Amino acid sequence: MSKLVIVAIGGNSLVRDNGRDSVQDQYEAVQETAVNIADMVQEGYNVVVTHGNGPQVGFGMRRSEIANEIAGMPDIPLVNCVADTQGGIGYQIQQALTNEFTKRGINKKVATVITQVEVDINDPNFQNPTKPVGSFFTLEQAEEMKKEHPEWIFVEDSGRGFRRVVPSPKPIDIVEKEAIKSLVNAGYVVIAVGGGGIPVIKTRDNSYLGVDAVIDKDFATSLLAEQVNAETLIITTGVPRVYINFGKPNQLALEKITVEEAKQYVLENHFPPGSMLPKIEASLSFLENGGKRVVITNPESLKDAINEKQGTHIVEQLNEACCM
Ligand SMILES: Nc1ncnc2c1ncn2[C@@H]1O[C@H](COP(=O)(O)OP(=O)(O)O)[C@@H](O)[C@H]1O
Ligand SMILES: NC(=O)OP(=O)(O)O
Repeated sequence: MSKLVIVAIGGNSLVRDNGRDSVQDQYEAVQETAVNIADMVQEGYNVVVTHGNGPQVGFGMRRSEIANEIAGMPDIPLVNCVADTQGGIGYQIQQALTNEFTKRGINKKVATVITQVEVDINDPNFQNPTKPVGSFFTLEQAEEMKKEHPEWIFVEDSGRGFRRVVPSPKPIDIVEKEAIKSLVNAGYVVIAVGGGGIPVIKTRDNSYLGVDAVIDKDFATSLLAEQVNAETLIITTGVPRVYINFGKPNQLALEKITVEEAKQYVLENHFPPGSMLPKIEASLSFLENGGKRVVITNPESLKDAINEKQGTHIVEQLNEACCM
């Protein structure tokens, strides 16, 4: 299928910076992103949408813990928190896109696929939690919480504060890939691998079993992009472009870089794990496995990014023809 673009929406980009983090705030952020995706559809692109859940799955985990501490309610396992966010955010994106298409008279159907993603139980990432989830805390708040919950692990997240981390194994297969492909080929705008997918392992008797982890949605998106033969991967996040020396006085925005340049910047540690590094690694994997182009930008810049007026573009060679 020509002009197939996969758009990954960052979980943090759906959280408003107003301290409320309400469901309604999130829906308004989703609606704004839906307008930008509808612009792309109107320009003739076939679109697959994926999304993160880092903040939301952490909120869900915390709600479960508090309900358990205060009211003795049974804990919700992390894998179910992931499934809940996949359904909840998928519902919002599906509704916002459907409404936007109806408003504009675009004849496109939207479907969200509850997606399980297989991981390896021997993946070393299970022993070394790296995926930041939930709210941001000050160092003092994090130290205070650690006194009560010594098992919690916090990391500093890109100058934005401290967050709890959970295991994040690498995705190895998308269980529902054939269903996703069928819907894409039937002309649907498909929402899939939400929150990186619901992590499952295959047991000896070939059954699937959920495991407690949060898969990085950038890696899951890159795997899905390869499996549906997408030409272009667009990762939307909280910044319009990727920077070197991010957050420092000599910070520099990257407009268009090659795979080789991106690899060099990785070696020079310009991209922190748990935030920008997985986006770059997922981009490189996509480009090295048949993808043509990657764009990293914020949701509001999607339209400009398609026309190379905004965003960081990663390509195999710098002389790649402009635009998608
Ligand atoms: N080199 C960099 N260039 C741009 N942003 C960076 C860089 N390093 C860290 N960041 C931070 O990483 C964030 C993206 O990671 P994150 O918020 O975890 O992603 P997501 O949008 O998928 O939830 C950006 O919004 C920015 O704050
Ligand atoms: N699962 C995941 O990677 O979520 P974020 O993109 O929100 O971090």
